[in-house]
Amino acid sequence: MTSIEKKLQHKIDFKTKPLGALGILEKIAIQVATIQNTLSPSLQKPTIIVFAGDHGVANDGLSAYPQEVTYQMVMNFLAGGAAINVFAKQHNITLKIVDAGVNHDFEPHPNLVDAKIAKGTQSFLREKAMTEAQLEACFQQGKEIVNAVANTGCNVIGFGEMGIANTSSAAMIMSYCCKIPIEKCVGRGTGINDLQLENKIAKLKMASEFHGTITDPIEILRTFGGFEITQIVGAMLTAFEKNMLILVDGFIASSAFLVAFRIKDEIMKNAVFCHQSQEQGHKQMLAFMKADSLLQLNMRLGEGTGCAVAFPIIESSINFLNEMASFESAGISNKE
Ligand SMILES: O=C(O)c1ccc[n+]([C@@H]2O[C@H](COP(=O)([O-])O)[C@@H](O)[C@H]2O)c1
Ligand SMILES: Cc1cc2nc[nH]c2cc1C
Repeated sequence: MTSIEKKLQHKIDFKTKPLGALGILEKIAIQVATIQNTLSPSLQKPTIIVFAGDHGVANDGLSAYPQEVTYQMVMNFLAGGAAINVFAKQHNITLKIVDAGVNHDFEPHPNLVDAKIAKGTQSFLREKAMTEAQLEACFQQGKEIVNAVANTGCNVIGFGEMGIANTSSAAMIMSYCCKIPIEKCVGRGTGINDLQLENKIAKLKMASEFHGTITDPIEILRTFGGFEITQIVGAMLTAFEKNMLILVDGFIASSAFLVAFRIKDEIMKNAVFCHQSQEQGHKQMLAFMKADSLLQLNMRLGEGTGCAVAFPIIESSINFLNEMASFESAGISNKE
């Protein structure tokens, strides 16, 4: 234990509660306070950024929904009608939408960041999803977007995504980064049936055979990633440099974190895994990183919704640390 962790443990242990009685909330309080190197941490300007991008593989029958749902959902985010809008509003979280590479021309909108790399990636069933220049551009965009958010005073940032077929990208990234056979990484995504799942597994197995061994995490990302996933990797690495608390959402956002973790493993110190998605594969991906998730609500939506619903729990952790009385201040007898 570092000296700040010892001081925090001491502060927590003298709160008016049985030792350890706030469980995981105590762990989160220590994590956030240690990141901020203070006994009185705070959550400033919480922000969720939803990165949207289209995928070349969307036209290969890997999703239950057609590609145009990506841009239609971006319009929904901008109109305030999506689940993430509702939850972000409920918890006073600022929401930003990023066009990382959607196959649509959007009109300028005050809540839409134009970071479009191209109108979708190439299909990794036949070639690398993106060029080196596109990958670099994604990292640059992710960095600039987070720097701008950091300049607003934000110190807690969640990452969400939207992109039809991106569970296929995430499954490939997981399989390559964790060296786990692809069939254990593939799930039903938006809700494909048994036959579609068989087809998804067969196609992704073929992709593994086509591309062969790749070990460098950045090359894995370039081969299988989406523009939204890749921008999230750059964004998470920058959020770590800025010493922000990083809220990780479901399966796809976690696959971006996995790449960031392979690039810089200290990033784990700043991460909270908000929920375990229902997408098969997420549980094992989290286990690979030795990460525990805060919630398990059988959600599989993406958009950063897991970050938004977990946020009040993180707030409770900070509030008990800052506001609860101690045995001494409340005049309550401590245990013998
Ligand atoms: O966050 C998750 O764990 C999650 C699990 C399954 C599906 N999704 C969302 O559904 C879309 C991808 O599913 P699919 O079937 O098109 O690959 C994409 O827009 C994601 O945000 C998200
Ligand atoms: C409707 C819809 C909303 C979503 N939000 C994130 N992924 C999604 C996928 C679909 C299909």
